Amino acid sequence: MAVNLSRQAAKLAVGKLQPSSRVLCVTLHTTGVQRSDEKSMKKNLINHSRVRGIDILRNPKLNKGTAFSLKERQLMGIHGLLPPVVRSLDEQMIRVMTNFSKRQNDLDRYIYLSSLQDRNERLFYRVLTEHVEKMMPIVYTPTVGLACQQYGVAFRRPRGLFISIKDKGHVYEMICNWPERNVKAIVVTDGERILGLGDLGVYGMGIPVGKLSLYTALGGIDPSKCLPICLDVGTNNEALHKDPLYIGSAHKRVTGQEYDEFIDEFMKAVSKRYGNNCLIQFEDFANKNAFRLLEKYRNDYCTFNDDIQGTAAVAAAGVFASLRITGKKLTENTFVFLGAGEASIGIAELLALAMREEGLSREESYKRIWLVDSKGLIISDRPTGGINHHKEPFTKPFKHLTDLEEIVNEIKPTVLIGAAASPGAFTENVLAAMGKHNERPIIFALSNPTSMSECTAEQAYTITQGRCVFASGSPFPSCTLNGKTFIPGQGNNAYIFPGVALGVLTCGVRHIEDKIFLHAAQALANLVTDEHLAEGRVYPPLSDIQSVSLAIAVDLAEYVYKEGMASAYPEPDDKEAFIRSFLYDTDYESFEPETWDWPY
Ligand SMILES: NC(=O)C1=CN([C@@H]2O[C@H](COP(=O)(O)OP(=O)(O)OC[C@H]3O[C@@H](n4cnc5c(N)ncnc54)[C@H](OP(=O)(O)O)[C@@H]3O)[C@@H](O)[C@H]2O)C=CC1
Ligand SMILES: CC(=O)C(=O)O
Ligand SMILES: [Mg+2]
Repeated sequence: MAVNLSRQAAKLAVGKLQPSSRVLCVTLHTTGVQRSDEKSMKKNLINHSRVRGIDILRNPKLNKGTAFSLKERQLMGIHGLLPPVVRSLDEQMIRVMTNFSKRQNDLDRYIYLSSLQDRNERLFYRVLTEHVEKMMPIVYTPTVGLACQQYGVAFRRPRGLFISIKDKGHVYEMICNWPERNVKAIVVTDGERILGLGDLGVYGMGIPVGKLSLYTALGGIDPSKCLPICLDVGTNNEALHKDPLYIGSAHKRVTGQEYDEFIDEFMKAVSKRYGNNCLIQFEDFANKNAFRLLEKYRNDYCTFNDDIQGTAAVAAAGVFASLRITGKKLTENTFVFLGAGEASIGIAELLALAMREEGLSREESYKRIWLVDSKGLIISDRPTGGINHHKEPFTKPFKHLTDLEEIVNEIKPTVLIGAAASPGAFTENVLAAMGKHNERPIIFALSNPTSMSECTAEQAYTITQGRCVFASGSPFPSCTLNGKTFIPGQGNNAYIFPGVALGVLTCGVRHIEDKIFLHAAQALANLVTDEHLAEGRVYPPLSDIQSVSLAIAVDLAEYVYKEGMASAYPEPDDKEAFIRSFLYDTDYESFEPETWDWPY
C-alpha cells in the first residue's frame, strides 16, 4: 500500500529530523512487491525521499484533501492549507459524485475524473470501485475513445511515459526517469489503431492510462506498480500533423528496421530496469505490427497482446455461456466473423483451440470458422487476394462472396461476431437472416467505441424478436420488448486483462501461453449464473467485475501452479488469501503516529 506510517516506522522517520521540529514527513517511494501485512514496516525502513507541507497536498499519492485529520495537519505542516472542516472519504465521495453529475457531457466527466486522479489517487480509485458501472464508460470505452480524439484539448497534466523515436539509443535512460522503482505492469501503445478510431498517434496515450486505471480499480493492482507508455513513432493521420494542439511528433510513422530496433530497445530497456517479470501488455498496435511483435516476444518476455489474446478470452467466455442458452456443444456451431484482424483472429484461434480440446482435429476445428475481411469471405484462392498467414488456416473452398447478408444465408452460422470497426454492418437484413436460420442466434457486435458497433442492442433484439443472445464491446442500455427486459452483456477484454494480470503477477508466471487465456475464458464463463442467462446476460454484471477479476486470478493461480507455470514459491495453500494480500486498498492510511503527544 502507498503510505502507512506505523508507530515504529514513524519514530524512525522522525528520528532523522531535527529533534525540535517534531514534524512528520512521509515516504514517496516504496520498493519491492510487498504483502500488505509486511508493507508498512518495510516501506518505512527504506525511506529515501520525504515530503512535507504543501508538497503533500500536491502529491496525488499522499494527498487526502479535507480528510487529513487535525493531528495530521499539525504534524505534516499543512494546517491552514486546507479549509478547517475534516471530511471522511465517504463524505468526499459525495462531493465528487455531485461534481461528476453536474458536468455537461462525458468528455467533461472524463476530464474531471482525470483531474481527480492527478489530485487524490485514493479518492479517484475509491470512486471508480464504488461506482464501477457509472465510471467505466467514462474512464474506458466509449468515452476514452472520444478523449483520445480530443487529447490535445483534454490534456492537463502528463500521465505516463512518452518515448519518442528521437530518443532511440536512450530508451533505458528515459525509463529510468520514471519515478517509481518497482513497476510490475506496463501497458504500451504506439497509437496506430486506437479502438476502431484508427491512427491517433500520441493522443492514443488515453488507452494505456485507461487500461491501467482498470488494473487498479478491477484487478486491485497498486497504481504505483503500473506504468502507461506511449511510443511516439509519428502518425499517418494527416489531420494531426496540422493540429496545433497535437502533443506528438508531427511526421509520418517510422516503419521497417528503425521501428523494429526501437521496439526491441524498448523491450530490453524495460527488462533491464524492471526485470524480466515485468508484465508488458501491448495495446492498440496496428494489425501489421501486433501479430509479429507478439510472436517475436512472447517466449522471451512476460507479455501479451490484449487485442488478440484478451479479446479472444472474453469472446470465448461469452460463447461458452451462450451455449448454455442454445443447448449446443461448441463443436456443433458454425462461426462467421466480420473482420479478420487482431480481435477476430484471436477469438477464432482460441475457439479452434477449445474445439481441439473437445477432441476435434486441427482441420475440423478450422472448418467450423469462417472469416470475412474487407475483401469478402475468406476462401481458398480468393480472386481478390489479401490472405495473410493468420487468415490462411481459415480458408476453405467456397464461392467468392462479399455481401454479409448473402454470406449469412449461404453459411448459416449459429454465431455471428463483428470486430471490423464497420458501424452498422449488421444490417436489418443480416440480423433477420441470423434470426431466420437459428432459434437462438448468437450475435456479438464487439467493435469499439459505441459509434463503431456493428449494430445496437436494440436493433439485434428487435429484429430477432428477442431471440438473439447479444453482447457488445461498448455498453448498451437494457432493452424492453413485449414486456421482457434484455440486458446486453459487455463483451470487452476488461473482463479478462485485470484478472489475468493479477494472477500472472502474483504467481510469477513468466510466459503467458494461450492456454492461460482459454482457462481464463472458462473461469469467466463459469461465473455466469442461470439467473444472469435468464436476463440475457452472457457475462456477470459489470457491478461484479472486481470480484470477477479476483475470481479469475484465483482460478488461474490454481491452474498455473498445477501446470508448473508459476515461479512464486513456496506455493500458497490458500490461493485466494495469497492474492488478496497483494490488493491495493482504497482506504486512506493514517499518518498519525499513535504514541505521539500533541505538539502543543
Ligand atoms: N470488445 C473488445 O474487447 C475488443 C474490440 N475490438 C474492436 O474490434 C475492432 C477491430 O479491431 P482489430 O481486430 O484489432 O482491428 P484490425 O485492424 O486488426 O482488423 C480489422 C479487420 O476488419 C476488416 N474490415 C475492415 N473493414 C471491413 C469491412 N467493411 N467489412 C469486412 N471487414 C472489414 C479488416 O479487413 P482486412 O484484413 O482486409 O484489412 C481487418 O481484417 C475495433 O473496433 C476494436 O475496437 C478490439 C479488441 C477488443
Ligand atoms: C477493448 C479494446 O481493447 C479495443 O477495443 O481495442
Ligand atoms: Mg485495445
